[in-house]
Amino acid sequence: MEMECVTEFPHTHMDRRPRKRPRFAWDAPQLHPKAQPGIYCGQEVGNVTSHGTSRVLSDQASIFVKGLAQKGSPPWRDDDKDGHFMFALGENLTSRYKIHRKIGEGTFGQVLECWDRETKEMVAIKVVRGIKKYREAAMIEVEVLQLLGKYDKSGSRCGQIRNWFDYRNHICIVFEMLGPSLYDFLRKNNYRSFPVDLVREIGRQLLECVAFMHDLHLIHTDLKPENILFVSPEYVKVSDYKVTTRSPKDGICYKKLPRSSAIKVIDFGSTAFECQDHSYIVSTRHYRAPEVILGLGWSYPCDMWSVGCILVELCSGEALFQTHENLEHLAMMERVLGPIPPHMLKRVDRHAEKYVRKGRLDWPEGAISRESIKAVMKLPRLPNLVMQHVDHSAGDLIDLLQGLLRYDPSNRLTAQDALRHPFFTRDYHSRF
Ligand SMILES: Nc1ncnc2c1ncn2[C@@H]1O[C@H](COP(=O)(O)OP(=O)(O)OP(=O)(O)O)[C@@H](O)[C@H]1O
Repeated sequence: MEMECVTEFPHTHMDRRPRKRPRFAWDAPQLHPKAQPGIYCGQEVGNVTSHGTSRVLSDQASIFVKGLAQKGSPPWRDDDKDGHFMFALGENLTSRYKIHRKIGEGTFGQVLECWDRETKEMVAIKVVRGIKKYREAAMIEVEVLQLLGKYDKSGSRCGQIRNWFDYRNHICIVFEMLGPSLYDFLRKNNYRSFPVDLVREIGRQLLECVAFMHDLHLIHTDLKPENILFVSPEYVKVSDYKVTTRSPKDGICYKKLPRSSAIKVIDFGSTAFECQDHSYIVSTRHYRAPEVILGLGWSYPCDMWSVGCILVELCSGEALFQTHENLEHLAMMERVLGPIPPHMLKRVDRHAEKYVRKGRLDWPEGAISRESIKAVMKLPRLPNLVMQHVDHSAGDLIDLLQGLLRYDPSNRLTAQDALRHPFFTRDYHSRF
């Protein structure tokens, strides 16, 4: 097998993919976090209260300004219209952290790669939007991260918090620097699937993280390939004989594989405590469980559904349920997994009543267009989908996925059950 080693995975740069959907979790009232915004956690935060001359910059958040890498704080700038922090590459965030580049953007704010002058290492700093509801959510994330850090002593499962502070009305959370997300990797690889042995290693670590969180009575609620990061950016290029397109240079086509399968889960901004009210909508659309859509209330099993969707996506290269609409989403589930149990359809809440007629899903009658019906029709049944992409261990994988994607949350596999499944315990001589 031809192989070329590369040390840096090209980072995503503000990838604005259409499939990303805002979550609705923050539209519903949240419990008050124990930690309060506005408390500095003891580190030097530099110029926190300085209100220098207001300088309105262009819409672009990152503008390169030469000669700003001095020790002081940058000039005061207004936030952009969405409450995002405005900065210039090369300048300081606080006097401790120097901004290198922007590596991500999400609902909550921006993630900046920064040089930590104190520890002499790169860190990822999430600079949260300066808006009350995001500040409050960020404080819940800090609380969850601290709890996870307390029990995950080896720091092997969840992205580790290093520090946090409140700077110019922005909660800043400092994380260890990790590599690209699973989604970044798939995208840069032209959505080519991962080998099943790699899917197994990722699945195992993901389930260990979920089991660990569930043991602590925490529900992540937003598991998706964007929130699972490879620890290292290193990858290897291997020749890929499956694809038909060839590299014009040498006639051989390559696909990238991570050098190490080690992953960590990030983004605990939507994590719910078991005791909270679980009726509001959670999860990013494609990974949302049926009980959430049907308004039946949700708990730990909603994470397991997301894990099922993620594993299918890693095997096939593409999101399983590519939809933005509830009825179409439910119809896609029925196409791939069979009919939704009548006892679940009977209990739907008043928002979901319109998707049910005479005790069954109102499909295809309720479809909004012929295209929508076609999109549902072209989906294969789960076993066929897996067999199209997986060359060995397909039987075990199908069985595992059928357990993770059970409609009734009370029958769905738990994280501990899943870890004991033959897909993980059988000796497959994995090369990852
Ligand atoms: N520790 C890290 N190391 C490297 N990159 C990171 C790290 N944390 C976050 N990122 C990058 O920043 C992106 C956004 O981070 P995160 O998901 O925490 O933000 P968010 O605002 O909560 O996003 P969302 O809209 O999904 O809730 C990630 O998808 C990832 O690409």
